[in-house]
Amino acid sequence: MTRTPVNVTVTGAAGQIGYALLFRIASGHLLGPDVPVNLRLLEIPQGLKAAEGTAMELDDCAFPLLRGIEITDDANKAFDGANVALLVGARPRTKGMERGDLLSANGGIFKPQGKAINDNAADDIKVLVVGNPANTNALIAQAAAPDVPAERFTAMTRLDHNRAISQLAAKTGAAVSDIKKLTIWGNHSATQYPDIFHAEVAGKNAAELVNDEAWLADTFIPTVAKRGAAIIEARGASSAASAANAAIDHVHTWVNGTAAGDWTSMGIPSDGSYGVPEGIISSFPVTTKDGKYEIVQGLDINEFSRARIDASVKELTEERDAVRELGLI
Ligand SMILES: NC(=O)C1=CN([C@@H]2O[C@H](COP(=O)(O)OP(=O)(O)OC[C@H]3O[C@@H](n4cnc5c(N)ncnc54)[C@H](O)[C@@H]3O)[C@@H](O)[C@H]2O)C=CC1
Ligand SMILES: O=C([O-])CC(=O)C(=O)O
Repeated sequence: MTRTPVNVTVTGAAGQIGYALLFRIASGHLLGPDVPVNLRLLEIPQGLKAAEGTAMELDDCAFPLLRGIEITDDANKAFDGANVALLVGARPRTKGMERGDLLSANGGIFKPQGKAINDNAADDIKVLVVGNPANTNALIAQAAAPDVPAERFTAMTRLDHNRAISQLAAKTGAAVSDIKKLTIWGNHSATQYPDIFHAEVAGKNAAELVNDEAWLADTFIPTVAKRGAAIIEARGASSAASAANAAIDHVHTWVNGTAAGDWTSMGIPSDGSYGVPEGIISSFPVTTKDGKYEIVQGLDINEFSRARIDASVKELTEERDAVRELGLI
């Protein structure tokens, strides 16, 4: 039986993450090896020509699962019938720009895109916001889409999750596949909290195995939280292939489920769990099944973790208040 193609919309398609992302979507890594896709690429007018070049390359790969590519600068067209939307295009922070300016510039992108999703997307739309500040951009888009269930708007902290797994594997000499139940809490920013207190390394509790709170506080957490800046410093450009890989992982896990005995991290609208104010888009430990996610409940949060979760959540509530004042939500 031939399956109906899934419509996947990617914004900022001509950017560096877009270039690393589109080929993997088209080859089946986003949704699965038997799921055909239609790609819809949204760009600003100046980005259309480069997006067309990428589309030519996609054609040249002759991907069996790729059923069509449409390129547009019209958000209503780009999200028409979209089942999955990857919101990558954003306004980067430039020199001298205050946080308020950045939030306001991104409001000009994510508010209309949220409305276009509201008015045009398929009923089962799932949205992942990658463009920074990802959590608050997701909140802006969600607020502009009142007819879409709020939980369909998510923000990417999977890159942080993957970075933390890699650092913990290196520290313990374990294989990355031996690391389970790691959690990123809070914002995709330097305040995020990568939590290993419930993580397992080959079945053993990670925090007990490491048994080194100084390493945790002074090396592990800052290395993970500031990894984006370290990549920019080393590469002269921000993370692109690893960000695209994390976007693939995020959606793949959301659609296809977490493995038994493991969970992942996603930025999702808080339901008030773990004292995180309802409504803000914060990263939590989640399990996924049948295209839905659930926050892992009942974890014991020690003082070390509590202070760090609270600090990141405070930043998120401040961002929410700032975009509220700007009339963006
Ligand atoms: N959540 C996360 O873990 C990560 C987030 N990021 C963020 O992802 C975003 C994209 O990164 P790159 O691809 O490296 O940037 P880039 O600058 O290479 O590409 C961005 C693209 O978005 C397009 N764009 C701008 N406004 C648009 C709009 N209104 N509609 C459609 N397209 C639009 C631009 O023309 C450009 O082609 C940035 O905000 C970056 O900070 C990057 C790495 C990790
Ligand atoms: O800071 C950036 O633009 C890139 C980013 O989010 C990351 O690498 O985590």
